[in-house]
Formats: sequence, structure tokens, C-alpha cells
Amino acid sequence: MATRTSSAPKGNSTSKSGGSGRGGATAKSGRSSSAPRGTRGKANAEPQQPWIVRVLSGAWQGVGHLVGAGVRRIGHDVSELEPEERRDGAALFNLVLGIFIATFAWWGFSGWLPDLVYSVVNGTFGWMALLLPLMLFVCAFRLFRQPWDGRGNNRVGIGFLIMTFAGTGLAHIIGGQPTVSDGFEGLRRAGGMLGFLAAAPLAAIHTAVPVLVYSALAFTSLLIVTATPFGAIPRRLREAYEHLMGVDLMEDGTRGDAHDRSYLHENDRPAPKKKKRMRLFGKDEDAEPKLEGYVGDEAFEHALVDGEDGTKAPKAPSVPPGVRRPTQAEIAVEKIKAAQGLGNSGQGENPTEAIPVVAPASTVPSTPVSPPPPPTPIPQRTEQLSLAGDVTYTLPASDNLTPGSVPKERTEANDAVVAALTDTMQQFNVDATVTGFSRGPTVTRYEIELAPGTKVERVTALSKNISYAVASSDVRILSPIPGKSAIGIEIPNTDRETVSLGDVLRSQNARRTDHPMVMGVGKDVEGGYVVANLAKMPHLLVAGATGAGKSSFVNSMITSILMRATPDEVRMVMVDPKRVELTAYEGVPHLITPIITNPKKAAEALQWVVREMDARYDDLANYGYKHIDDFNKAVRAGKVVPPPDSKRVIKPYPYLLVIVDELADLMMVAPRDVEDSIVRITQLARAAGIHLVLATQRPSVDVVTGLIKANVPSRMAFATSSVTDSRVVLDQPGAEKLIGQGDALFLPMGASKAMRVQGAWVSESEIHKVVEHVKGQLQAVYRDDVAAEAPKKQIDDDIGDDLEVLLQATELVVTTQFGSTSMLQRKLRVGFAKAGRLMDLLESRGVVGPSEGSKARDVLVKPDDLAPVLAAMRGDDAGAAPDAHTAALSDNANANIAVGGYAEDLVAADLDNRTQAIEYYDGADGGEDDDGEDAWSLTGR
Ligand SMILES: Nc1ncnc2c1ncn2[C@@H]1O[C@H](COP(=O)(O)OP(=O)(O)OP(=O)(O)O)[C@@H](O)[C@H]1O
Repeated sequence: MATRTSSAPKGNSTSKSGGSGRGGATAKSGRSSSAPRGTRGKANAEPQQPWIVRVLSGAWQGVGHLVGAGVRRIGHDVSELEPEERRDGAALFNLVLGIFIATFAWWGFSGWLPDLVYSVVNGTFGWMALLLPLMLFVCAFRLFRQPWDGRGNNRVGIGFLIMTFAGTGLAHIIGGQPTVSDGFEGLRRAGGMLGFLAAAPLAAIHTAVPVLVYSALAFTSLLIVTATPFGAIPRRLREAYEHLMGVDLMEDGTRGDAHDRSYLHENDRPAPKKKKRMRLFGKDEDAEPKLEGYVGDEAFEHALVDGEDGTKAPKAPSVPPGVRRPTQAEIAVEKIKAAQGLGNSGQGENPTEAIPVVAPASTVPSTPVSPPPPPTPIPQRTEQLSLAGDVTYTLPASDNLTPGSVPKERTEANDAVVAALTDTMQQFNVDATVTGFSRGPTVTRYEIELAPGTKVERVTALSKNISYAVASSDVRILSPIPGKSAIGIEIPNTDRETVSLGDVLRSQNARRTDHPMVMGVGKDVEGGYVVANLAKMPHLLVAGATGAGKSSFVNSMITSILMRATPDEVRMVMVDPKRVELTAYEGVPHLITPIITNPKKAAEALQWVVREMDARYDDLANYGYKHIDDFNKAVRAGKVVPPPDSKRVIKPYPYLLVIVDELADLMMVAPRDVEDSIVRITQLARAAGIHLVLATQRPSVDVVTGLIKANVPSRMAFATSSVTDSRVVLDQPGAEKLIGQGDALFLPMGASKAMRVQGAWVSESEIHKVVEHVKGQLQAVYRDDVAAEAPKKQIDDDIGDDLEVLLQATELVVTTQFGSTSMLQRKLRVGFAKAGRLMDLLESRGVVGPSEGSKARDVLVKPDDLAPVLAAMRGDDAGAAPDAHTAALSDNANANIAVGGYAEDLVAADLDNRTQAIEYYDGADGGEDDDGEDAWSLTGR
């Protein structure tokens, strides 16, 4: 059986679009430049052949193509073979020979020629001559339809040869072991000449020996032809049984799909019946995926081992059988042609511009194209705070944060992926080209452009095949890339890079603003630095599975603030129920209260934040300002004057950043209180300069409730364990495909699409240095009212969950001056038992007198006294007049600025310095304070 030995591209891997688009052009020229050796050899030899040979050969080929075209249309259509891939001449030879032998072996034709051939064939193979036509037909069928599958065709051919040999040996034994003395006629009626030669020596030992040997050989040949490994025999037998009994093969789809990958249109998979027929013809459709499956498994195993021992990144993964991967040189040649005209216009300088696929990385080794951010220090701000004349607070020096590794723009791993993507597109006949890629620290986004008329769905439907081809389960497809007519395929880098917080804070955009609430977020997929203003978010939800990078993000955030903000600009409340994540910051002067580790205390601290917010709002309302920034500006300008009889010194309010490292722990302790506080803070606190950052590893609906979600507009989703969690955090899937360790989707307020970023990394030692610097200058002055004041507002235990309805009942009874249980029942629509309980509560609080049988009770509170009674029930400090309350809180707020235990007048004396300082950054940032300004921004590299 004539087969091609080298694997050639399968037929339909070639675009038939006539080169429409670059994909088509690339595919075509790629193929022609890599025309099969056999074809090329033939073309060279042709001129040397006599014309008669050429004519006959041409005629033979012509008939072969004609028959082949018909055979390829049998069942599901595989007629899209390229001319140079066909083996129709050889296939026709097998077919004609099979028919010829069948004429006398099966149908008994006679004549001098059949008789002559019959004598030869029958004399050589004996009874096996009956099977020869069948074998030749199978070979012809394969050659017509799958000429590209050289390996499979060779296997079938070799299997048939072994089968013939074993069959003749067995036939010789069964035919009575004729000897040469029985003559040619005697041998023909057994195993023929071949059978005699095969079996006679073994039969001399014992008759059983050739029987055993050739039975085993025949069985083995059957396995070879059907490509069945020994281990798969039971499964094959079961399948065969199911097949014959007409039972649906459960696994068939999978096998069929895997096989289809090698030569069928993706959307053109055969119906189960057709698959059945193909298998009955001995086609190795089951075998191919199995064999290739082993190869594929190996590739994945290699990838794993490589990853483990840190050796070289895996090469592009295996491709389906018979499909030849274009060489790097071919890719380079084609892409250089395609990319001509793009020039080298500063590629890499603009992070939004993908690197065109021009040459393999071997010629562009893993070197950065654009320079890393300058390692120059962050300029010291002019408003360094002078405290008490002899203490000057300086921000930590930039060199406390070490520079990260130099970013790479292209590595060999990227080129391997480009080759794998190109192959996949070709295999599935998708007319698309990989036009470039943008390498980020964790993932690279490959850009794919479609030829006109090619559907986007053709590519998106290939996501699993792409995952397979690049040996990664974390492939994410963006269609389109926002702002571009291209599909983006994000594939994790096998050689990840760490993003240093120092680099992010030294980037252009971070330097552009002095706003103290600006933090370094990380780097996006295009390699641009992402910085965000926490004041503009205005509240942030950080979620992700354990180990995904939340705490590292929170560390980066806090360190950013410590690097950029003085304690009088930003104050922090840190809640760390896990107890270990934030301990490094204990004692920094930016803290208002020691780090809170007790969830119950944390819930109370949130209530303090609500009170602080109310106090700030009171000031805003009293003095007629809408935002704390305006109020602060007015204070510095001396426009805010306290009432003449007040001793209060009005000072600017610092921003207040409340960080909760594990929201779930708080929600478990006091879900209602925590939710109420968070909702109140998030609804109003923006104008008051109070901002919440809530982190959780359990983004489920009982932790991140609908109310919390609705009021926390910015989201940072690290890798989640399920798509449901992703939806809870982002309202869209995607986070479940992230690869952990700082890989995140960032959805700042106002953005419609989440941005993929690699979070900035700050090491323990860097944190330590920064914290030491900060603590060395000032000691933290904690406010004891944060956790202490809250118990005052405790609601009595006996009221429990009935506070709201009790307040209504009190209002009702006092305003109507009618203490009737049945009235409460009617008006409040409660049952008798509840109304009776409410009346008992009212009696215990002195609102009504004791029961007097069926008569209504006396009401002891006059309508004028209703407000303090209600306040007492709520747990508010009833005695404090609203004004006094506000003033006290405001003084507390001002005390926040009194760092280092200095007296208030000292702080007041410093006001001028601070005023100037704060005006400086407000002025520099003035334009950004407008509503609607993005909370985040990107910079170049
Ligand atoms: N931005 C990053 N860059 C590099 N590595 C990171 C980054 N973020 C996290 N990692 C790696 O991932 C590990 C786990 O991160 P982290 O402790 O922040 O996860 P977590 O989500 O807070 O987990 P848990 O909820 O269990 O505390 C870190 O020890 C670090 O090795």
C-alpha cells in the first residue's frame, strides 16, 4: 500500500477564501512554500519522463481524481483537499487491484489474464486471496479520503501485511499442511506459498506452535489496524457491542470530536450514523485521538514538569495528526510580508499598541523593548508637615520600595503561542490571523483579526481548542478588544513577572498628582501602570478566593498611602479579623484606633464611622458646603468661623479610609448592624471624605448583600472559585478564569468593562522599612471613643429585633394618649401576643401605666416629651443636645489631626502650615476633583 510517510497538512486546514485577508494569504503561501516533498520531487522529475509515460500518468491521475472526488463525497464531505495533498493515483491503484483480484477470487471470472493472475495470487496467498480485495479497498478508501494522514495509513498498511502473513500461516495449518510434493494446486488450497514458508518450520516443532504464534499475530494485526491499544480492548468490545445493539455510544461524541479536529470543519461534524460507518471501515477515528491523546497528555505532563522544576517553558503543544505546524521560519517570512508597512513606529512605547508578530523571538530574544520606569526617587513634596516647630514629618523615601524586574515585551513563549494559535485557526479553517500581542506581566493578549465574512463566533467557539493548543485552562476571549476591531485572546504567560509597587508609584501618572489617596494598583495587560484614586472610587470591594492576592493588594494600598500621605491628610481604621494580615502597620500615626481584630469591636467601629460621618455632615450643613474638600478649602481660607460662644477650633478634616480585611467575619457576628453601618457609610460618606475598602474571600450573597453591592461601586475581583462568585463581585463572569497571585479584574466606578491587572506587589521588608520610617517620626494617638462609645447606643436586650415596631407603638400611644392593646393590634397589624408584648415594653419604660383589666392604660408621657423617649429607646445619648453632640464629635475629628500627643493649641499653631500644604495638593489636583472624573488612570511604561 502506497502511503506518504511524512505528515502533511490536512486538507481543510487550508483557507479556501482565495486569500481574502491576511489569514488566507498566509495560509496559502505557507502551504505553497511548504509543499510536500513528494509533490515537489514529482514536479522536478516530470520533464525527464517520456511523453507516453506522462500521458498515461496524467490519464491515471485524472481518473484517480475523478474517482477520489466521488469517494470523498461519500458520507460527510471531505472534498476540500488541496490538490498537492491528494494521493489519488496510489489510491486508484489499490482500488483497481482489489477489483481485479475480486473478479476471480469472489466472482469467479475466468479468462487467460484472470486465470494467470489467479494462479499467481492464489498460489502465493492461498485462502487469504479472498481477503486481499477487502484490504485493498480499505487502503484505497483511506488514501482517497485521508491522504494527509501518512502515519495512520502506514499503520493500516503494516497491519494488513502482518495479518496476511499470519493468515496464510494459519490457513496452511487448517488446510492440512500441504508440502511441496502436493504441488502448486495443493498449496493453493491452504495458505499458498507464503503460508508454507511461514508455518512449515514452526509446524516441524509441533502443530500447536504455528497455531499459537499466528493466532497471536493475527490478533495483534487486528489491533494495529484498528489502532486499539491492549488496555482499550474491553472498552472497544463494549463499544462494539453497544454499536451492534444500536445503543447510543456515550463517549462517541468526544472521540468523534477529537478526531474531527484533525480534518473536519468544526461545524460539520458527521451525524452519529456516519461515524458508525467510518468506524466499520476500520477507520482509526477512535485510535487517532487515543494516540494523539497520549501525545497531548505528554505535552501537558511536560508542561507540568517544566513548571515544577523550572526548566524551559513548554513548546507549542501538539497538534492533531497529520497536521504540520508551520515552522517558525515560515511564520516569520509570512508575517514579515504581512507586517511590511507597519514599520517600526516605536512599537512598545505606547502600551495600547500591540506588538506586531514580525519575527520569532529567537531573533528578538527576551529583551525589553521599552525602558523600565526611571528609578529616580519620588520627589519630596513641598508641604512636608512641620510639627511643633522642631518636628518635620517627611514622607518615606522612594528607595524604600525596590524596583521590580525589567519588563519583557516578547519572549519565545509568546512566539510559541502565536504559532499554536495560527495552527488552531488553520486546522478549523477559520480565516483569521494573529496580528500581534501585548505582553503584560501575567498574561499576554493576542490579537486576532478576521478576514471579511468570517464570523466572530468561529473564533469564540474555539476557546476549548485554543486552551488545548496552548496547554492552559485559563484562556479568556474578549470579542472585541474594547476600542479595536480585533478579538483578544488572553493567555497566561509561562514566564510571569512581578509588578513592584515602587515601579507603579514611580510611574508618570502616579507622579502627576499629589493627591494623598492615590494608590498603585498594578499593571494592565498592555503593560501600562494602573493607579487609582481611592477618594474617587469612592468605596471598593475586594474579593477573591483564598490565596488569590487580596491581602497583598490591601498591603499595596496601605503602603501607597503611607508613601504619599501624611497622617493629617489621611487617617485609617484597619479591621483585621484574621489577626495576621495587617499587624505590620500597628502603631503607624495614620491609625485612629489600634488595628481591630475582634469582629464585634469592628462592628462597633463601623458605627463610630457612621457617627463621624454624621458629625462631618452636620458641619457641612451648618456651614453650607457640599463636599469636605470645599469645606477644608474654606477652613484654610479662614472663611469658616465657629459661633462666637464656641471654644471650638475648626480645622480641615482628614480623609478617613476604613479597611476591612475580611468582611465575612464581621457579617457573621452582627450581620444587620454591619450591613446597616456599611450602607449608611457608603450612601453618604463620599462627600464626607470617608471611604470604605471591604475585602472578602467569601463573595457570596450572604456576605456581599445586595444592599452592600449596590452602594460599593468599585470592584477588584481576584481569582474566584466559581462563576457565581464572579457574578457576585463583578456582575459578570470572568474572575473564575483568573490565575491567582495578584491577577485581577478591576472595575472602577463608571467603567463599563473590567480591566485585567496584575496587582502591585510589596514585600514584607519594604513594608517594614516604610512603617519604621513613619513610626520613627510620630507616634500614633489613638482615639478611645471609636470602640468605647458604641456600647452607649446599645439597644436593650428585651427589645431585641422589635425596636422599629416599638418606636411606632410609642409614637402611636403617646400621640393618641390612648393605651390600648387592641388599638396597637389594629394600627400596627400585629397579633395579640405581639401587641401585648409591646404594651409590656411600654409599661417597663414608663410610657404607660399598669394594666387595669379591660380598660385602656394610662399614658404617662406627654406628646411634647416624645422625642427624648424615642431617643432613649434607640439607645442614643438622650441627654446630649444635638449641637453639643456635633461639637463634641467635631472636636474629636479635629483631635485626629493632633498627632504625637501635642496640645490642641499646638495643632492650631500648625494650621497655617498644613493649610498651605493641603491647598497645594488640592490645587494641583483641582481639575480632578470634579465629579465624573475617572477614579483610575493609566500611564505609559
Ligand atoms: N501582586 C502579586 N504579585 C505576586 N505575587 C502575589 C501577588 N499577590 C499575591 N501573590 C502571591 O500569592 C500569595 C497569596 O496572596 P495573599 O495572601 O494576598 O492572598 P489572599 O487572597 O489574601 O489569601 P487569604 O484570603 O487566604 O489571606 C502571596 O503569598 C504571594 O506569593
